[in-house]
Amino acid sequence: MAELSIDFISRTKKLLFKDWDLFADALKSESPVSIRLNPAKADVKKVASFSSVLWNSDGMYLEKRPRFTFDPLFHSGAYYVQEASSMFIGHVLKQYMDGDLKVLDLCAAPGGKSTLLASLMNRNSLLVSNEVIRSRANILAENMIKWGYPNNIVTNNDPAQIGKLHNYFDVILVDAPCSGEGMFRKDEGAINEWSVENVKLCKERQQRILADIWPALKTSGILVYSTCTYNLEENEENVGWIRDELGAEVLPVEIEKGWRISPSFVKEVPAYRFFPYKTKGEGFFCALLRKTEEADDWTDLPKKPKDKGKKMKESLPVEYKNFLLNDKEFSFYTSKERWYAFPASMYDDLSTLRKSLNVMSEGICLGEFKGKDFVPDQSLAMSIYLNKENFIIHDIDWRTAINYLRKEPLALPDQPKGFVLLTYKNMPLGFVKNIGNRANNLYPQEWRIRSSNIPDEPTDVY
Ligand SMILES: C[S@@+](CC[C@H](N)C(=O)[O-])C[C@H]1O[C@@H](n2cnc3c(N)ncnc32)[C@H](O)[C@@H]1O
Repeated sequence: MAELSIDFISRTKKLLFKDWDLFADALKSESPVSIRLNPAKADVKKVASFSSVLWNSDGMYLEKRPRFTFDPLFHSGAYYVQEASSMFIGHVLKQYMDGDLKVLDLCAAPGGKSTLLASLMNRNSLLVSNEVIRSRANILAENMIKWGYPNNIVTNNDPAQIGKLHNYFDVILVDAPCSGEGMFRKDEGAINEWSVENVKLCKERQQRILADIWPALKTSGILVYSTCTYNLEENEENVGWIRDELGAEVLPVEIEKGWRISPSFVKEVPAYRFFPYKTKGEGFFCALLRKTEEADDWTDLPKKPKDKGKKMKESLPVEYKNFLLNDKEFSFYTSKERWYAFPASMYDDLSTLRKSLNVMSEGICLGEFKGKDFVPDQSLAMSIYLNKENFIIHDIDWRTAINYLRKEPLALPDQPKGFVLLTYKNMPLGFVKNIGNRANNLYPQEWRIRSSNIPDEPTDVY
C-alpha cells in the first residue's frame, strides 16, 4: 500500500482516537469481495450457501476475487460486483420508499447503487440514473441495460440542468464524488491524490451539486447523501449544511447492533458510518434527510430547441409486442427507426424528461426493421420482461459463450436459420442471426470482452 499522508493520519486519529491502530491494520488487510444478485434474474436459492451481507439479503461475499470478465453470468446481469458497505443504501431506502415514486440517482456511474435502487422500487416507479461525465454515462447505460429493468432512464446531464425540474422527484440519491478515503485499501491512486486542499475542494463541489439539485426534490421528499470518505467536512458538516442552508430534517434509520455500523461523529446529525475494522467492507458514510423547505412550482422547465422526433403510438405488429411478457403494461413507440417499449404508466414522464434532458437509454429497445427482418436488440435480450417462449433458444457452453461475448463469429449448424437467442446456464446473453454456414454475432461491439487472456477453465462465481 502507498504511504498515507501525515495530514490524513493526524486528522483521522483525531476522529478515531484509540481505534486508530485497528483502523490502520485493517487498511493493510485485503478488501473483501462481494456481489449483489439480481433478484429478477439470478437463482437466489442456488447461492444460499454463501456468506451474506448482513444489511442486504441479495448481497454475498466471495472467498476470493474471480476473473468476473470471464463469467458469462456477469455479462447477463445476473449479479453486480459491488462493495458491501454501499449496499446499505438499499436498507436505508427500504424504510422510506413506499408507493409509486420518481427517483433520481444523480451521480450514478458505473451503476452500483442504481442497480440496487432498480431492484428495490416497485414497477410503477421511475428511476432516472444520471451521470455527468459522458464516457462514464455510457458505462452506466450498459450496466443498467444488463440489469434489465424497464422503468429506467439513463441521462447525461449536469446537476443544474436536472435541478430545473422543480418539485419533481420523490427521492434523490447523491452519492457524491469525494476524496475517497474509504477506498484507500482498494485504490492506491486515492491515497496519492489525497490532500487537505482536495478535501476542501470536494466539500465545495458537493455543496454545489446539492444546491443545484435541491429544487428538483419535492417538499417532504427524501434525499440520501453518501460518500466513500471519512472526514467530517465532506460528511457530517455537509449534512448539517443541507439541513440548515437548504431546509431539511435529518432522519434516523433502524439498524441492528450486530451489523457494527458506527454512528455519526456529530450528535445532532444522525448518520451511518462504515469502517473496515468493524464491518466487512470499505469505508462509507450515509445520511438521510427529508426536505422541509417548500418546493417551488415547476415553472421554468427548459425546452430543447428541437424534439428528437419520436413518433408516438405508431402501431407495432402484435407478434413483436409479444416479445415481452405482460406487453399490455407497455407503450410502444419508434425513435430513429428503432422500436421501444416503456411502462405505460410512466410514459408521460418519459416524454417530459426527454424534452429537457439528454437521454442515453430508456426502457427496452426491442429492435428495428431491416429489410424483411425485425432485428432484435441487446436491450430486449437483457430485459427481465423478455418473453423467451417467442424465440429459438440455444444454450451454449462456457467457451462458446466467451467467444460470443468477444463478438467472434460462431457456427451453429444444428440450429434453425434466423434469429437465435443464446443463453448460458439458461440466462440470456444476446442474439445471433444464423445463416447456415455461420451465425452473425449481434452482440454490441462496444460491450465485447477485449481481453484475449482467456483462462483454460470456466470462471464460476456461483
Ligand atoms: C462515487 S461516484 C458514484 C458511484 C455510483 N453511485 C455507484 O454506486 O456505482 C461519483 C460520481 O459522480 C460523478 N461526478 C463527478 N463530478 C460531478 C459533478 N460535478 N456533478 C455530478 N456528478 C459528478 C463522477 O463522475 C462519478 O461517477
